[in-house]
Amino acid sequence: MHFMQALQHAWTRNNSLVCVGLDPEPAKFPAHLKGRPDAVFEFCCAIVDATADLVCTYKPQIAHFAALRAEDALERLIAHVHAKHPGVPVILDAKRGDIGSTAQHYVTEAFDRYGADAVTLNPYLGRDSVQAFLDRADKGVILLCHTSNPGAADLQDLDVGGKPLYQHVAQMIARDWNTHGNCALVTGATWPEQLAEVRALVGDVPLLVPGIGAQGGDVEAVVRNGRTPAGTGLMISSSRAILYAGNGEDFAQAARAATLELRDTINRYR
Ligand SMILES: O=C(O)c1cc(=O)[nH]c(=O)n1[C@@H]1O[C@H](COP(=O)(O)O)[C@@H](O)[C@H]1O
Repeated sequence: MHFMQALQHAWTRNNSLVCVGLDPEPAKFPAHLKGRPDAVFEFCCAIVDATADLVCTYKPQIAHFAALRAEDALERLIAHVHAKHPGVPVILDAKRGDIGSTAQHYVTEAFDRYGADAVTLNPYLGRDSVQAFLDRADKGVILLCHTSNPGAADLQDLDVGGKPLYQHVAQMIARDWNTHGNCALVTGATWPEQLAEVRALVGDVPLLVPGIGAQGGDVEAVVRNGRTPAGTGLMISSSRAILYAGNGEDFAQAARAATLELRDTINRYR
């Protein structure tokens, strides 16, 4: 199934705009998992199995696996989501971007090696750097627009002919790059006014919104500023606040409770 269709179905089926970010940090794992040879995979699978009916997407962050030499666990984790929880799409958070000939290898990495349904990309190298991804009409292409970090304004807010760069990027992607309807944009929860500006510019294009939870973004402002008229259009992502909600043997149940609370808080403002 195409990423955008799967996302629409998951929004409805699970009545959820929550994206759980899978950012394993073994130092924060519960004691009974520490030191186990396949701890990264076991930890992430337990989180997935405890939350799959409460989310619209999962978003594993590739550096968290690569730094641990756990790419194999990432491959198996994505296969696990597809096998056990079909219909919940997986976004590979890789933030790739390179010249076209190299980008083709990143396409193979994300979609053939890892089997992801969507990938995050940096669009600031220009259209040719993401064209090979755009051509995959069945896959989601999620492009950084206004990121959640404090330094986002250093470059993304620069004036380019009467408007900030991130607005130009949002318009260009929604108007010119989204010919297959497979684009989404990243807009950080920590910048709610910019989120509203982006929503006003891009119609119903989905927005991936990290920055709530550990980074302190306000859920109400995100939903009110970012939802579409249908009350969807958002993948509101949280990693640490869910993954490490508990650190005992019941960590997965603690993650479930945190996910449920976030889903219900979001739904109050939709
Ligand atoms: O593309 C992303 O997912 C992303 C974009 C952005 O602007 N800010 C941002 O925090 N992220 C990612 O979202 C996750 C946020 O994690 P938490 O702050 O723990 O919820 C991390 O994996 C980041 O790499």
